[in-house]
Amino acid sequence: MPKDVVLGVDLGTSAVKVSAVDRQGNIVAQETYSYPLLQSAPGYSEQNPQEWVSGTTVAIVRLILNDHLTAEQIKGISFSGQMHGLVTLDKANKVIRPAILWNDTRATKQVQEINNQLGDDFLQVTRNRAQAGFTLPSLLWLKENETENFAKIHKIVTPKDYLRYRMTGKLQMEISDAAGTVALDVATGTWSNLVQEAFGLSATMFPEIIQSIDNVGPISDTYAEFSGLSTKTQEIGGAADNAAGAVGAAILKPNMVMSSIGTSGVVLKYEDNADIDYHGKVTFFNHAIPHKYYSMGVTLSAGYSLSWFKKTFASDLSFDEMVALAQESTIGAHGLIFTPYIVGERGDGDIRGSFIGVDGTQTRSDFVRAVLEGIIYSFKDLFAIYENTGSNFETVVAIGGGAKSALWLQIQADIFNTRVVALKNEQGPGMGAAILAAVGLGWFESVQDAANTFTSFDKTYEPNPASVAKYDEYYQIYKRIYTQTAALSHDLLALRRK
Ligand SMILES: Nc1ncnc2c1ncn2[C@@H]1O[C@H](COP(=O)(O)OP(=O)(O)O)[C@@H](O)[C@H]1O
Ligand SMILES: O=C(CO)[C@@H](O)[C@H](O)COP(=O)(O)O
Repeated sequence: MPKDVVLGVDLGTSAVKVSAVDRQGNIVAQETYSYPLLQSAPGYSEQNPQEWVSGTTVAIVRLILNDHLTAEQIKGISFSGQMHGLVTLDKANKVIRPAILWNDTRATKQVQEINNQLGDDFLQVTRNRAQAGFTLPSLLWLKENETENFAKIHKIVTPKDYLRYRMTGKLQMEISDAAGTVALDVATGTWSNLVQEAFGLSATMFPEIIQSIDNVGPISDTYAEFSGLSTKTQEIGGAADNAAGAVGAAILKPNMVMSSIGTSGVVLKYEDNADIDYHGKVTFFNHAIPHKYYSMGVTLSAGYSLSWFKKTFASDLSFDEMVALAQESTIGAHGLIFTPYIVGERGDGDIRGSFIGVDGTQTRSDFVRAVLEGIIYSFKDLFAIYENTGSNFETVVAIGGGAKSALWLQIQADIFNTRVVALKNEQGPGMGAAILAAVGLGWFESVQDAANTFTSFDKTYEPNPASVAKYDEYYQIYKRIYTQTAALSHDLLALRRK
C-alpha cells in the first residue's frame, strides 16, 4: 500500500514548489511551476492570482501523473506563502485586479500618511512600521488611485490564503500572514479597530483569522474534480514564508536564530511572547506556532547581489565555480568592501550598493569575496539590533541557496562570531508547510514534535577567533559606508530619473 504523504505548497514569487513528504519527513516527490511578475511601471510588481491556482494545480497533477502518487495517499495539504500581497475580491469573491506584491514600492506616499496619522500608536498595535509593499499601504494606494476598484472590494486576502480559498471554498486569513498586512493587533491576534477607523476601512473587508495548524476541512468537490485529488484530502492553514521557513529550520527556541540567503536575506528570531519592543527596527509578527511570535530583519538583495554579480561579471562560471574563486582571495578581499543595497532597502528605497577600495592589484576573486562578505556584513547589522536588545545566540541556522557553500557558511560563523549549522536536505519553507500539514492532521502533537522528526542538522561551522578579529576590523569600516554614500546614491538616482 502506498505510504501516506502531506503536500507542502511553497507559493513563492517566481514559482510554486509542491513537495510530497511522508510521515518520517522524507521528500518522496517534488514538482514546481514558474509564473511571471507583471512590472508595468517602475516600482510596480503584480501577479495574477489565477496563475498561483493554475501553477499549483499543474504541480499537483504532475505529482499524480508523473510521480505516481495516488490521490488517496495525499492526506493533507498546507502552505508557505510569499508575504504581504494584496488580493482584492468582490461580492462574488472574484478577483478585482492583479495582486500588488511584497516587492512593489508604489505606496511610499501612503506609508508617510500612515506614519503622520497614527505615529507611534500604529507601531504599538501592529508592532511594525508601515513599509511600501506591506498590504495596508497597498490597499490605501488603491483607495486613492483606483476608486472604482476600491469601491468593489468585499474582502481582501493574502496570496496563499487566496489559493487555499480556491481549493476549499472557505475564505479565511491565517494569522502569520494576517500580521504581515500591518492591519492586525499582533498581541491580541485580532484585526485592529484603530487601523480600520483611521483609514475608513470596513471591518467586513477583513476575513476570519485562523491559526497555521488549523485543519479547515477537506478540499471542495469542485477542486477535487478539477485536480484529481480526493475529497478526503484535508487543508491546513499554513504560514507566511518566513514563518514556515523558521518552522522548517526548527527555529523554535529563543536562543536560536535563522539566517536565510535566498533572493533576499532574512535574519529571524523566535519570540516566546509579545513583550519585547524593538521600536520598529525589525518586523514583529505572529508565528506559525499558536500564540508565539518571531521578529526579523530583511536585506532586500542578499542572494540577488551574488546572482547579479554572476550574471554581470562571471556568466562563464557556475555558482560553485564562482564561489570557489573567493577562496583564492582572503579575509577583507585585499581591501575591497561591497555593500549589497543594489535595489535599495526598505528603510531607504534610494540607497544603492558600492565597491569601496577598488585597487589595481585586485582580481575577480577579490570581487567575489567582497560580495560574499558584504552580504554577511549586512546581516551583521541586523544581528547588532538584536545584540543591542540583549539577545545572545548560541546557534545560527543557515538556510536558503546561500547555505550550499561551505566557504560562505564559514564566513557567516566568523562574521557573526557564532556557531553556524546548515540543515540536511534543506528545502526551505516548503518543509515548514509540510510540518504544519502533519500537525494539522494530528500526526504530531505539536509543531515542535513534527519539526524534530522532519528536520535534522548537518555540519557545524565554529567561529575561528583570528578570523573573527580580522572581520571585525573590516565590519567597522563597512558600517560607515551606508551613511557616507546615501547622499551620493540619492543624487545619482535623481540624475537617472531626469
Ligand atoms: N552553489 C551556490 N553557492 C552559494 N550560493 C548559491 C549557490 N547557488 C545559489 N546560490 C545563491 O542562492 C540564491 C537563491 O537561493 P534560493 O533560496 O533558491 O532563493 P529564492 O527561494 O528566493 O529563489 C541565489 O541568488 C544565489 O545567490
Ligand atoms: O516580503 C518578505 C518579507 O517581509 C519576503 O520575504 C517575501 O515573503 C519573499 O517571498 P519569496 O522571495 O520567498 O518569494
